[in-house]
Amino acid sequence: MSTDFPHVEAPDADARAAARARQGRLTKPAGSLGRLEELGVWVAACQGQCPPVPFTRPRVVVFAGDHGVAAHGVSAYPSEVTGQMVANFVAGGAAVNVLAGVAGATVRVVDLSVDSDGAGLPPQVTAHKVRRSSGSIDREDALTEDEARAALAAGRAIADDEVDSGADLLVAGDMGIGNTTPSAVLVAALTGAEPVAVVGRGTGVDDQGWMRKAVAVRDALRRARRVSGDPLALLRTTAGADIAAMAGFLAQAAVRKTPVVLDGVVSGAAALVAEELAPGASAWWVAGHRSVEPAHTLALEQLDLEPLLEMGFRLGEGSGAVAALPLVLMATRVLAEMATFEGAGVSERAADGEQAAAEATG
Ligand SMILES: Cc1cc2ncn([C@H]3O[C@H](COP(=O)(O)O)[C@@H](O)[C@H]3O)c2cc1C
Ligand SMILES: O=C(O)c1cccnc1
Repeated sequence: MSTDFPHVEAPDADARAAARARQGRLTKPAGSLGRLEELGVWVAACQGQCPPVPFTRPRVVVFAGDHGVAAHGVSAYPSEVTGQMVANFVAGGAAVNVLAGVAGATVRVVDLSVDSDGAGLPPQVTAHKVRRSSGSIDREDALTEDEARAALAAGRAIADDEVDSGADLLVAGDMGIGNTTPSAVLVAALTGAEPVAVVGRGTGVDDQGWMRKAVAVRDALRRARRVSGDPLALLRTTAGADIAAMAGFLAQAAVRKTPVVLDGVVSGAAALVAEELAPGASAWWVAGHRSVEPAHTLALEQLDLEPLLEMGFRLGEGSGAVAALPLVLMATRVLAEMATFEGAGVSERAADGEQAAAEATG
């Protein structure tokens, strides 16, 4: 099944080299800001300029959808929470709204497949709705082929819309009771891991819930493995409209050369699929945090991404990515605003030998 993503260009190598060199000229011992330095270099490469310019419009898009598999006891919470939380995002009361407010980002929520009629929601929230809930992936396909294509296209259109409206840094968040189950299946299908290695406790299922989830993941994975070489078929069989849209969004952000901070296991699973859809896209992503969910670590390893934070988050919504956002903003401004040794008249590192000579003479 063709999905025709255009070629993803790599972030700019010249800007990357210039940023590395500039880090060495700023008024600090070389390498002393640790990973913040490499993060700033990545930003410069993504922006194609050194020094990079501070971000002006970081944007979080929360992809909401229900999952039929939630009816089989794989979550600690009932499906109706998804729609209730969509209203909460719109009202500004969810965790990610508060975190984004602190980090200087704005939040948009999009209903791809919430099991509600969307009554009372602003029309832009439901404009991309594909269906009500997705199929129960342990026994049926999540989506039809047309729905999978529509969801993927919706994610791409949302990324285009955000970039065209001035977003210069993107975060993909998730809201959907049961969504850690398809996420675990996608990660297992694309990394070769066994069900027990990918099943976590999500919202906090007890041991019996964990067993039910492991059985659902095992059954869904049997169907996923048959199509694991075909990313669109994988989204159709064992993802859902919300995750399919997120995959399209992450791939299109890379096509549009816009950096992304990834969140937890749901965005990690969508990212694995997006990298299959648009090879090279992962160069435009940084991992905000490491979620408690075991499948997330497997996804990050496969994507070769080292998370910035490890805070024990297991929420989703984009919360872990937004928590890491201040580090990305700081890394950018360090490169943009710190003085150089030359500019500030600060003496540089002594040449090798001079140090020893200075010590010897006291
Ligand atoms: C009130 C509430 C707010 C949330 N915000 C994100 N999630 C997260 O938890 C769910 C995934 O976990 P599981 O697969 O165990 O259902 C998703 O809705 C995810 O976005 C929430 C869950 C709840 C209950
Ligand atoms: O890792 C995540 O993003 C996550 C974990 C638990 C529940 N919802 C999301």
